[in-house]
Amino acid sequence: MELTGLGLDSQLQEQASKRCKSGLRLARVTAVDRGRYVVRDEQGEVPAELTGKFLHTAASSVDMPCVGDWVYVQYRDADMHASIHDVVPRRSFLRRKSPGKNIDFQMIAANIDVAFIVQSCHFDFNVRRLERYLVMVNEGHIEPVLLLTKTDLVSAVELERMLEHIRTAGITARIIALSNVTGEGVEQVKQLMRPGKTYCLLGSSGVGKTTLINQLLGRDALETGAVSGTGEGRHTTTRRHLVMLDNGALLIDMPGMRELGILSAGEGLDDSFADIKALVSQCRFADCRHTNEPGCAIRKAIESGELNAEHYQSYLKLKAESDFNEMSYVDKRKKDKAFGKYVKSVLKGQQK
Ligand SMILES: Nc1nc2c(ncn2[C@@H]2O[C@H](COP(=O)(O)OP(=O)(O)OP(=O)(O)O)[C@@H](O)[C@H]2O)c(=O)[nH]1
Ligand SMILES: [Zn+2]
Repeated sequence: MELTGLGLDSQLQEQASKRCKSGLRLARVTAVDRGRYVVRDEQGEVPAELTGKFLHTAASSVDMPCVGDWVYVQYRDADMHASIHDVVPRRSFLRRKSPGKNIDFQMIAANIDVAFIVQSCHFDFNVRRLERYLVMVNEGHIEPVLLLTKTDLVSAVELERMLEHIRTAGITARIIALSNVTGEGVEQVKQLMRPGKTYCLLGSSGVGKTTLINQLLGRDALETGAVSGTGEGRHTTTRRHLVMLDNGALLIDMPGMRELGILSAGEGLDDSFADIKALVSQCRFADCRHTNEPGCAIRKAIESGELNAEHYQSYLKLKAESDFNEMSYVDKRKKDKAFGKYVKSVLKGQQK
């Protein structure tokens, strides 16, 4: 198999050819487990670890390899093991805020082409949550596709209303409605998945992700098994997180990645709320707060019904959250009184 089958594009290949002259080879990270890695190239998968030099130069956890990363490796022990020397810059990424009080990011996966954002028509449906996922996916330069599952549990009219609701909110991503029970729409998802492209599924618990993945993997689900490797007296067993479907499409699925908590940068926010951004640029005053300034395009649009008030509210909420993350990103001034106050007020606003 060529590396393109593992998702390597021509640009990356060219960039890599220089480095590879110095004895390093390219491989893709398929599993990560507490500092132990599994990498895959056209020959297959082997356990790998980071070189000491890499560990010393890595500035933060974000620089550490994650599933989906392309890495420069050196094979040893007759190609049974690999040392990871460097990470190739990521084309796209999924990240989330680290748990706990510290404002820090955790890389979840890299080089994903399409994220399926999954919601159930039945109980889970929530446009605001959809927007959160969209922000995160846009920010990571990943293309979103929405999957509405369990269509067998709602009427055609109800489904239509949900689709309408999504469009009214200004969301333009492709939507596939499906049922894992009747099979409706599942083929559409399969058709969309291309060989050598990388996908992932995001969404709350119970919406049907596992059921869908099993259908996508088909009966030949061997790829989901564990990789085992022995070396220097130790035995490692790591569950694969990046698997290849029968048709050659790549799927990243790992514990904890499906439900993403909080969002981050403003860039992704703007992509998801392009309509609001356009309106803001039409306000008479550049620093318009859209409260009672004359010539405010936002207020006018809400009054005329052109802009959905709910959509605007969710934008404000997400923006406050996002500003908060951006701010903490740069700063170590948590002791600063004003900053502490700001954090408190934002956190309070979030709980509403
Ligand atoms: N009626 C109906 N039930 C479904 C459908 N898809 C999944 N289910 C059921 O919904 C339940 C949850 O499905 P899962 O596939 O486990 O959901 P999940 O998103 O993987 O949830 P986690 O494993 O908790 O992340 C199971 O009982 C499935 O049988 C569907 O399209 N229609
Ligand atoms: Zn305004």
